[in-house]
Amino acid sequence: MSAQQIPVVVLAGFLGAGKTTLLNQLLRGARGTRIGVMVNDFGDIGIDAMTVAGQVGSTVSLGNGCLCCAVDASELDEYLEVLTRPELRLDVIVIEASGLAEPQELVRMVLASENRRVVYGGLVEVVDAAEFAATRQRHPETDRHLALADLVVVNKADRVSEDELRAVRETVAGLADRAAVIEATHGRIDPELLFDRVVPEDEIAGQMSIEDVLYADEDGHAHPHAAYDTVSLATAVPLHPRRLMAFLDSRPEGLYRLKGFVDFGAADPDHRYLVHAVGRFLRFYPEPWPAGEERLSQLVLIGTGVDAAALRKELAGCEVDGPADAPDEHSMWGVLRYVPRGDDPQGEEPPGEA
Ligand SMILES: Nc1nc2c(ncn2[C@@H]2O[C@H](COP(=O)(O)OP(=O)(O)OP(=O)(O)O)[C@@H](O)[C@H]2O)c(=O)[nH]1
Repeated sequence: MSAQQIPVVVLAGFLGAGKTTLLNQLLRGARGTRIGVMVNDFGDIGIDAMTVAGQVGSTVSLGNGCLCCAVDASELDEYLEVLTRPELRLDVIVIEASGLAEPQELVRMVLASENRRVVYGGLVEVVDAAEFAATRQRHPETDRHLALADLVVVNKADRVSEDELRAVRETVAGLADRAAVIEATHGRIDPELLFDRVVPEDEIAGQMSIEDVLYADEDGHAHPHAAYDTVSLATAVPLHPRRLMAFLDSRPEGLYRLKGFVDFGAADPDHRYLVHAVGRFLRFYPEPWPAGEERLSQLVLIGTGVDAAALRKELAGCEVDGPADAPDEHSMWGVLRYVPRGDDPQGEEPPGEA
């Protein structure tokens, strides 16, 4: 995504699953990341969390109205218009869907947004591990919601036995189409799963910030245990557009996010391609190579239950293998399908996307 684009994450789940708890957790752990939220009920967002996250107060209060009643996409755009004002410098926007909302409506509205400063950041479904079976019985639409999710958080892991938790996870994985599935207690997930966290200087230096100390777990760990895998690639060898597209088209289940820059070498020597994928959503954003910049492809892949070694091998297989393998501009077709057009900021929706 280009530097100005702010990911918009839709947070959904049935009543009491733990959406607000998760959101509060994100706000507490924000440390430098500026999060804008749209909620149904302002009162649910703890004031302490707001203070820690800083300067989001005015944006949260926007959510006083029930956003999920806003079936008209133009209303969402009005909220987004305010939240994307450059002076707010937000890094991510989270929309908490009301417990009874149809999440696909919100996802569609985000995808249809004419706001060029936002990009779809994924649908996160929170489920209550202890109530999962009962919820499915009461709300058969749960299965449909899970099938649309990009990331499923199986929350309240503390309320069930290990065997029960495994059973819920397996059922969820079966229902969710390709989504990454993670377990959580009190909504504690690593923010890195949802967006690029802005890492403050002191953290880079390996020191604990005040928030680290305040919000450390009982065992002193400030961060949730990394329940996901990260695979990085940095190579000076250009990637072949056809092979990269073949890889992306068949990206494995559980691969939740992918971001970075790609050098397609001779296929387009003038541009590097920013790539942003979340769940099934995929976009490329070409931009001229900055003068003097080393021609590197740099990718970071984040997911759960993925085979990191296999991913690395597949990515290595995308590298151009000598002059005979060099791509030309025709090889770019597959990539260009995912470049948003000027008149359509979010781009064409390839089949299968929400
Ligand atoms: N034991 C336990 N309780 C949790 C956990 N996560 C959330 N809760 C509790 O579950 C209740 C519901 O959590 P919320 O975060 O308000 O759930 P929600 O999905 O936002 O609920 P609605 O806004 O009503 O849709 C609260 O009392 C939380 O404290 C968890 O992991 N374990």
